[in-house]
Amino acid sequence: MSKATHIRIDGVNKTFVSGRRQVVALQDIHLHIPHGQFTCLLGPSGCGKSTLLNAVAGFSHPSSGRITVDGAPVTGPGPERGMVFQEYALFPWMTVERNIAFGLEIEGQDKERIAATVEQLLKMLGLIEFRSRYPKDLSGGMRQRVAIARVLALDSPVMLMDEPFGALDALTRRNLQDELLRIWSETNKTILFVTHSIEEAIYLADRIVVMTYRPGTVKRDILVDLPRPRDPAAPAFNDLKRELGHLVMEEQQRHHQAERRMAVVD
Ligand SMILES: Nc1ncnc2c1ncn2[C@@H]1O[C@H](COP(=O)(O)OP(=O)(O)OP(=O)(O)O)[C@@H](O)[C@H]1O
Repeated sequence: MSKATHIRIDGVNKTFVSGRRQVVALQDIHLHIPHGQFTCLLGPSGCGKSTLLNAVAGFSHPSSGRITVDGAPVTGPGPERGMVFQEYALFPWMTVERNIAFGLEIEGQDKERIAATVEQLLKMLGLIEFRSRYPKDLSGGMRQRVAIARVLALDSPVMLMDEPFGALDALTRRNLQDELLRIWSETNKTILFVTHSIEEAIYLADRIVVMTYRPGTVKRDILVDLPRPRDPAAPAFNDLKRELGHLVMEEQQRHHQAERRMAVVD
């Protein structure tokens, strides 16, 4: 069982400089994500969702501000934070089970313990029959299951997920969303999940943080108290979908306006 882990993001700013252009990707972000919360970062392309997630992961550093996990400042990647990307970051030369075991082997765990963990994860994610296959012989959905299993193998109390289901068809996506919710309820992990799908955010999250387009700020921070399993056809689901639709659309329009301005400048 993972230990209780919370994330604090205090006054985080991030500016990218490329040539003469400066892009303020994040501006004055404050978020406290308590232990076990499933939080979605929602917003159109370019509003800084990945930048914020990468900063929490420790892959890139904020220009200013502070991020802590359980009070410890994030200075780089760490084992208490597992990351799942949209593109299945698997080793193509390893079978499914070797891919899942890899991180544990690096940690130097003993063989029996690794085998037991891998077995449990193969079962949990419906991968038993695929254990000896290579990633190229799997569907997108199966590859993403393996990517999730790899992160779960390390038992990080925090899971950071960057549009993990973005490349999947609707049915596979719903299937994996359900599996993720099951795993989350069984493991009590703290999840920070990036998506630009409003429906996905409402289906999954305890809390939805809507971000603005450039500079990326917190536009709205909404607690979702709909009972689970959530029904996308329910009136309350649709009310929230409409509300979020307006918020995201405003930012989408700002994105389009900015693109048109840039086209004129260029
Ligand atoms: N390395 C970089 N150098 C310069 N600008 C960057 C860099 N990374 C991101 N940006 C800019 O920062 C802004 C935020 O980008 P980010 O990728 O975080 O947005 P996002 O909301 O995750 O979008 P998407 O859904 O398309 O991934 C964008 O305007 C992007 O062009």
